[in-house]
Amino acid sequence: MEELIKKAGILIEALPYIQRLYGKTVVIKYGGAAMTDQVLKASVMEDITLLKYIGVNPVVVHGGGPDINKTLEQLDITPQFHDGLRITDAQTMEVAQMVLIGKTNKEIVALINKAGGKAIGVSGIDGNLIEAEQYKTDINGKQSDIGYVGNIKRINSKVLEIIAKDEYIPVVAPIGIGDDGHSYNINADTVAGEIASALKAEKLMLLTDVEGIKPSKSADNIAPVLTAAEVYDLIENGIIDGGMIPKVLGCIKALDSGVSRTHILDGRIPHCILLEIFTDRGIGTMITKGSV
Ligand SMILES: Nc1ncnc2c1ncn2[C@@H]1O[C@H](COP(=O)(O)OP(=O)(O)O)[C@@H](O)[C@H]1O
Ligand SMILES: CC(=O)N[C@@H](CCC(=O)OP(=O)(O)O)C(=O)O
Repeated sequence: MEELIKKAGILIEALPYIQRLYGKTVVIKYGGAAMTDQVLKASVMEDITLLKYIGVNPVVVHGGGPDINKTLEQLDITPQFHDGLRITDAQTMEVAQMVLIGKTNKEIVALINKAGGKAIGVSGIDGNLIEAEQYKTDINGKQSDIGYVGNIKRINSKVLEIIAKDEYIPVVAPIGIGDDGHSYNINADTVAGEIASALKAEKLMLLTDVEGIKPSKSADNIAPVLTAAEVYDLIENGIIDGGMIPKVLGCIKALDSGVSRTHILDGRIPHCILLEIFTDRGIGTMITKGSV
Protein backbone atom coordinates (compact mmCIF):
# COMPACT_ATOMS: atom_id res chain seq x y z
CA MET A 1 0.00 0.00 0.00
CA GLU A 2 2.78 2.39 1.00
CA GLU A 3 4.59 1.67 -2.28
CA LEU A 4 1.38 2.41 -4.22
CA ILE A 5 0.89 5.74 -2.43
CA LYS A 6 4.51 6.65 -3.23
CA LYS A 7 4.01 5.85 -6.92
CA ALA A 8 0.77 7.84 -6.99
CA GLY A 9 2.67 10.79 -5.46
CA ILE A 10 5.31 10.61 -8.18
CA LEU A 11 2.60 10.46 -10.85
CA ILE A 12 0.77 13.48 -9.42
CA GLU A 13 4.02 15.48 -9.32
CA ALA A 14 4.70 14.50 -12.95
CA LEU A 15 1.21 15.28 -14.29
CA PRO A 16 1.71 18.97 -15.24
CA TYR A 17 4.94 18.06 -17.04
CA ILE A 18 3.26 15.22 -18.93
CA GLN A 19 0.47 17.60 -20.01
CA ARG A 20 3.02 20.17 -21.20
CA LEU A 21 4.87 17.64 -23.36
CA TYR A 22 1.92 15.59 -24.57
CA GLY A 23 2.07 15.21 -28.37
CA LYS A 24 5.37 17.14 -28.53
CA THR A 25 8.73 16.00 -29.85
CA VAL A 26 11.74 15.56 -27.60
CA VAL A 27 15.09 14.92 -29.28
CA ILE A 28 17.45 12.88 -27.11
CA LYS A 29 21.11 12.53 -28.01
CA TYR A 30 22.84 9.65 -26.30
CA GLY A 31 26.59 10.18 -26.37
CA GLY A 32 29.14 7.41 -26.56
CA ALA A 33 30.90 8.70 -23.44
CA ALA A 34 27.82 7.89 -21.32
CA MET A 35 27.24 4.45 -22.85
CA THR A 36 29.40 2.79 -20.25
CA ASP A 37 27.44 -0.05 -18.75
CA GLN A 38 24.50 -2.16 -19.78
CA VAL A 39 22.33 -1.33 -16.75
CA LEU A 40 22.67 2.40 -17.38
CA LYS A 41 21.98 1.99 -21.08
CA ALA A 42 18.87 -0.02 -20.23
CA SER A 43 17.64 2.73 -17.87
CA VAL A 44 18.01 5.35 -20.64
CA MET A 45 16.05 3.13 -23.05
CA GLU A 46 13.33 2.54 -20.43
CA ASP A 47 12.90 6.31 -20.03
CA ILE A 48 12.65 6.77 -23.79
CA THR A 49 10.10 3.96 -24.06
CA LEU A 50 8.06 5.40 -21.20
CA LEU A 51 7.94 8.81 -22.91
CA LYS A 52 6.43 7.19 -26.00
CA TYR A 53 3.85 5.33 -23.88
CA ILE A 54 2.61 8.55 -22.29
CA GLY A 55 2.18 10.35 -25.60
CA VAL A 56 5.47 12.21 -25.95
CA ASN A 57 7.34 11.75 -29.19
CA PRO A 58 10.98 10.82 -28.56
CA VAL A 59 13.50 10.93 -31.42
CA VAL A 60 16.88 9.41 -30.54
CA VAL A 61 20.21 10.43 -32.04
CA HIS A 62 23.23 8.47 -30.88
CA GLY A 63 26.97 8.91 -30.84
CA GLY A 64 29.54 6.19 -30.47
CA GLY A 65 32.88 8.00 -30.56
CA PRO A 66 34.57 5.69 -28.00
CA ASP A 67 33.46 2.59 -29.97
CA ILE A 68 34.93 4.08 -33.16
CA ASN A 69 38.17 4.81 -31.29
CA LYS A 70 38.35 1.23 -30.05
CA THR A 71 37.96 -0.23 -33.54
CA LEU A 72 40.45 2.24 -35.03
CA GLU A 73 43.00 1.31 -32.36
CA GLN A 74 42.51 -2.38 -33.14
CA LEU A 75 43.48 -1.45 -36.71
CA ASP A 76 46.53 0.50 -35.45
CA ILE A 77 45.01 3.83 -36.47
CA THR A 78 45.37 6.67 -33.94
CA PRO A 79 42.16 8.70 -33.58
CA GLN A 80 42.69 12.42 -34.22
CA PHE A 81 40.40 15.37 -33.57
CA HIS A 82 40.08 19.03 -34.49
CA ASP A 83 37.79 21.16 -32.27
CA GLY A 84 36.08 17.99 -31.04
CA LEU A 85 35.51 16.66 -34.60
CA ARG A 86 37.14 13.46 -35.76
CA ILE A 87 39.63 13.86 -38.60
CA THR A 88 38.13 11.34 -41.01
CA ASP A 89 40.17 9.91 -43.90
CA ALA A 90 38.64 7.27 -46.23
CA GLN A 91 39.53 4.34 -43.98
CA THR A 92 38.29 6.09 -40.84
CA MET A 93 35.04 6.92 -42.67
CA GLU A 94 34.53 3.26 -43.43
CA VAL A 95 35.14 2.31 -39.79
CA ALA A 96 32.85 5.09 -38.47
CA GLN A 97 30.03 3.98 -40.77
CA MET A 98 30.47 0.32 -39.84
CA VAL A 99 30.53 0.98 -36.12
CA LEU A 100 27.79 3.63 -35.91
CA ILE A 101 25.29 2.03 -38.27
CA GLY A 102 26.21 -1.64 -37.91
CA LYS A 103 26.91 -1.82 -34.19
CA THR A 104 25.79 1.11 -32.04
CA ASN A 105 22.54 1.82 -33.86
CA LYS A 106 21.37 -1.77 -33.73
CA GLU A 107 22.34 -2.12 -30.07
CA ILE A 108 20.18 0.87 -29.15
CA VAL A 109 17.27 -0.34 -31.26
CA ALA A 110 17.48 -3.77 -29.59
CA LEU A 111 17.61 -2.20 -26.10
CA ILE A 112 14.52 -0.05 -26.73
CA ASN A 113 12.68 -3.08 -28.10
CA LYS A 114 13.72 -5.06 -25.01
CA ALA A 115 12.36 -2.26 -22.80
CA GLY A 116 8.97 -2.71 -24.48
CA GLY A 117 9.24 0.00 -27.13
CA LYS A 118 9.35 -0.32 -30.92
CA ALA A 119 12.41 1.33 -32.38
CA ILE A 120 13.46 1.72 -35.99
CA GLY A 121 17.09 2.51 -36.71
CA VAL A 122 18.07 4.77 -39.60
CA SER A 123 21.16 6.66 -40.62
CA GLY A 124 21.26 9.98 -42.44
CA ILE A 125 21.65 8.00 -45.65
CA ASP A 126 18.19 6.42 -45.33
CA GLY A 127 15.56 8.46 -47.15
CA ASN A 128 18.30 11.10 -47.61
CA LEU A 129 17.55 12.10 -44.03
CA ILE A 130 20.79 14.08 -43.65
CA GLU A 131 22.06 15.81 -46.80
CA ALA A 132 25.68 16.74 -46.23
CA GLU A 133 28.62 18.46 -47.84
CA GLN A 134 32.26 18.49 -46.84
CA TYR A 135 33.07 20.47 -43.70
CA LYS A 136 35.43 23.24 -44.77
CA THR A 137 35.49 26.09 -42.26
CA ASP A 138 36.17 25.62 -38.56
CA ILE A 139 34.62 27.52 -35.65
CA ASN A 140 37.27 30.25 -35.94
CA GLY A 141 36.41 30.80 -39.60
CA LYS A 142 39.67 29.14 -40.72
CA GLN A 143 39.77 26.88 -43.80
CA SER A 144 40.25 23.36 -42.53
CA ASP A 145 40.28 20.03 -44.35
CA ILE A 146 39.47 17.22 -41.94
CA GLY A 147 38.44 14.71 -44.60
CA TYR A 148 35.01 13.12 -44.85
CA VAL A 149 33.47 15.20 -42.08
CA GLY A 150 30.13 16.62 -43.08
CA ASN A 151 28.31 19.88 -42.69
CA ILE A 152 24.58 19.50 -42.71
CA LYS A 153 22.94 21.08 -45.77
CA ARG A 154 19.42 19.88 -45.15
CA ILE A 155 17.42 17.55 -42.93
CA ASN A 156 14.63 15.72 -44.77
CA SER A 157 12.65 15.03 -41.66
CA LYS A 158 9.75 13.29 -43.44
CA VAL A 159 11.32 9.90 -42.82
CA LEU A 160 11.36 10.62 -39.06
CA GLU A 161 7.81 11.96 -39.09
CA ILE A 162 6.57 8.80 -40.83
CA ILE A 163 8.33 6.55 -38.32
CA ALA A 164 7.25 8.56 -35.26
CA LYS A 165 3.61 8.96 -36.40
CA ASP A 166 2.70 5.49 -35.16
CA GLU A 167 4.09 3.56 -32.27
CA TYR A 168 7.68 3.64 -33.49
CA ILE A 169 10.69 5.45 -32.05
CA PRO A 170 13.27 6.62 -34.62
CA VAL A 171 16.94 6.04 -33.73
CA VAL A 172 19.37 8.00 -35.89
CA ALA A 173 23.04 7.23 -36.61
CA PRO A 174 25.00 10.42 -37.43
CA ILE A 175 26.17 9.65 -40.95
CA GLY A 176 25.14 12.01 -43.77
CA ILE A 177 24.98 11.56 -47.52
CA GLY A 178 26.58 13.92 -50.05
CA ASP A 179 25.40 14.85 -53.57
CA ASP A 180 28.39 12.81 -54.71
CA GLY A 181 26.85 9.72 -53.06
CA HIS A 182 29.64 9.68 -50.48
CA SER A 183 29.00 9.16 -46.79
CA TYR A 184 30.04 11.91 -44.38
CA ASN A 185 30.83 11.56 -40.69
CA ILE A 186 28.94 14.15 -38.66
CA ASN A 187 29.20 14.84 -34.97
CA ALA A 188 26.10 13.42 -33.29
CA ASP A 189 25.49 16.58 -31.24
CA THR A 190 25.36 18.62 -34.44
CA VAL A 191 22.91 16.11 -35.94
CA ALA A 192 20.73 16.26 -32.81
CA GLY A 193 20.66 20.08 -32.90
CA GLU A 194 19.69 20.14 -36.57
CA ILE A 195 17.06 17.42 -36.20
CA ALA A 196 15.54 19.19 -33.20
CA SER A 197 15.42 22.37 -35.33
CA ALA A 198 13.89 20.65 -38.35
CA LEU A 199 11.24 18.90 -36.26
CA LYS A 200 10.53 22.06 -34.24
CA ALA A 201 11.03 19.93 -31.15
CA GLU A 202 9.93 21.12 -27.74
CA LYS A 203 13.11 19.95 -26.07
CA LEU A 204 16.63 18.86 -26.93
CA MET A 205 18.49 16.75 -24.37
CA LEU A 206 22.16 15.85 -24.80
CA LEU A 207 23.23 13.01 -22.49
CA THR A 208 26.94 12.84 -21.79
CA ASP A 209 29.51 11.78 -19.16
CA VAL A 210 29.65 14.95 -17.03
CA GLU A 211 27.04 16.50 -14.73
CA GLY A 212 26.76 19.57 -16.93
CA ILE A 213 28.94 22.51 -17.98
CA LYS A 214 31.64 23.74 -15.61
CA PRO A 215 31.80 27.55 -15.63
CA SER A 216 35.58 27.57 -14.99
CA LYS A 217 38.48 25.15 -15.19
CA SER A 218 38.78 24.87 -11.40
CA ALA A 219 35.03 24.75 -10.61
CA ASP A 220 33.64 21.63 -9.02
CA ASN A 221 30.10 22.79 -9.58
CA ILE A 222 28.20 23.06 -12.83
CA ALA A 223 26.25 26.03 -14.17
CA PRO A 224 22.51 25.19 -13.92
CA VAL A 225 21.69 27.74 -16.66
CA LEU A 226 23.83 29.44 -19.32
CA THR A 227 22.78 31.91 -22.00
CA ALA A 228 24.08 31.62 -25.56
CA ALA A 229 26.25 34.72 -24.97
CA GLU A 230 27.80 33.15 -21.86
CA VAL A 231 28.46 29.96 -23.81
CA TYR A 232 30.36 31.88 -26.54
CA ASP A 233 32.46 33.55 -23.81
CA LEU A 234 33.29 30.19 -22.25
CA ILE A 235 34.37 28.83 -25.66
CA GLU A 236 36.53 31.87 -26.31
CA ASN A 237 38.22 31.50 -22.93
CA GLY A 238 38.89 27.79 -23.51
CA ILE A 239 36.62 26.68 -20.64
CA ILE A 240 34.26 24.89 -22.97
CA ASP A 241 36.42 22.80 -25.25
CA GLY A 242 36.71 19.49 -27.11
CA GLY A 243 33.53 17.41 -27.32
CA MET A 244 31.53 20.03 -25.40
CA ILE A 245 31.82 22.52 -28.29
CA PRO A 246 29.52 20.72 -30.77
CA LYS A 247 27.05 20.14 -27.93
CA VAL A 248 26.62 23.79 -27.01
CA LEU A 249 26.57 24.84 -30.66
CA GLY A 250 23.88 22.20 -31.31
CA CYS A 251 21.82 23.67 -28.47
CA ILE A 252 22.21 27.23 -29.78
CA LYS A 253 21.24 26.14 -33.32
CA ALA A 254 18.11 24.49 -31.89
CA LEU A 255 17.21 27.55 -29.78
CA ASP A 256 17.61 29.81 -32.82
CA SER A 257 15.12 27.62 -34.69
CA GLY A 258 12.49 27.85 -31.98
CA VAL A 259 13.21 24.81 -29.80
CA SER A 260 12.02 25.87 -26.34
CA ARG A 261 14.46 24.10 -24.06
CA THR A 262 17.91 22.62 -24.47
CA HIS A 263 19.82 20.66 -21.83
CA ILE A 264 23.17 19.02 -21.31
CA LEU A 265 22.87 16.32 -18.70
CA ASP A 266 24.62 13.40 -17.10
CA GLY A 267 23.69 10.18 -18.88
CA ARG A 268 25.41 8.24 -16.09
CA ILE A 269 22.60 9.09 -13.65
CA PRO A 270 19.97 6.34 -13.77
CA HIS A 271 16.72 7.65 -15.28
CA CYS A 272 18.28 11.06 -15.94
CA ILE A 273 15.71 11.78 -18.68
CA LEU A 274 12.74 11.35 -16.36
CA LEU A 275 14.49 13.29 -13.60
CA GLU A 276 15.06 16.23 -15.92
CA ILE A 277 11.61 16.21 -17.47
CA PHE A 278 9.34 15.28 -14.61
CA THR A 279 10.72 16.99 -11.54
CA ASP A 280 10.91 20.61 -10.47
CA ARG A 281 14.59 20.31 -9.71
CA GLY A 282 15.75 19.54 -13.25
CA ILE A 283 19.33 18.35 -13.65
CA GLY A 284 22.36 19.33 -15.71
CA THR A 285 22.89 22.63 -17.55
CA MET A 286 20.07 24.31 -19.41
CA ILE A 287 21.16 26.56 -22.28
CA THR A 288 18.83 29.43 -23.08
CA LYS A 289 18.72 32.10 -25.79
CA GLY A 290 18.83 34.96 -23.33
CA SER A 291 18.44 35.45 -19.57
CA VAL A 292 15.46 33.69 -18.00
N1 LIG B 1 33.27 23.42 -19.55
C1 LIG B 1 33.09 22.08 -19.59
N2 LIG B 1 32.32 21.47 -18.65
C2 LIG B 1 32.17 20.13 -18.65
N3 LIG B 1 32.74 19.29 -19.56
C3 LIG B 1 33.51 19.83 -20.54
C4 LIG B 1 33.71 21.25 -20.60
N4 LIG B 1 34.52 21.50 -21.69
C5 LIG B 1 34.79 20.33 -22.23
N5 LIG B 1 34.20 19.30 -21.58
C6 LIG B 1 34.37 17.90 -21.94
O1 LIG B 1 33.31 17.46 -22.80
C7 LIG B 1 33.23 16.03 -22.62
C8 LIG B 1 31.93 15.52 -23.25
O2 LIG B 1 32.06 15.48 -24.66
P1 LIG B 1 32.33 14.07 -25.41
O3 LIG B 1 33.50 13.39 -24.77
O4 LIG B 1 32.39 14.35 -26.86
O5 LIG B 1 31.06 13.23 -24.99
P2 LIG B 1 29.86 12.54 -25.81
O6 LIG B 1 30.36 11.20 -26.24
O7 LIG B 1 28.78 12.45 -24.79
O8 LIG B 1 29.49 13.42 -26.99
C9 LIG B 1 33.36 15.87 -21.14
O9 LIG B 1 33.76 14.58 -20.76
C10 LIG B 1 34.39 16.93 -20.76
O10 LIG B 1 35.67 16.38 -20.70
C1 LIG C 1 32.82 14.24 -37.10
C2 LIG C 1 32.72 13.49 -35.80
O1 LIG C 1 33.40 13.85 -34.84
N1 LIG C 1 31.88 12.46 -35.75
C3 LIG C 1 31.71 11.64 -34.57
C4 LIG C 1 30.42 10.84 -34.71
C5 LIG C 1 30.08 10.05 -33.46
C6 LIG C 1 29.84 10.96 -32.27
O2 LIG C 1 29.56 12.13 -32.37
O3 LIG C 1 29.95 10.27 -31.08
P1 LIG C 1 29.88 10.91 -29.60
O4 LIG C 1 28.61 11.63 -29.47
O5 LIG C 1 29.96 9.69 -28.75
O6 LIG C 1 31.08 11.81 -29.43
C7 LIG C 1 32.91 10.67 -34.41
O7 LIG C 1 33.45 10.21 -35.40
O8 LIG C 1 33.26 10.39 -33.25
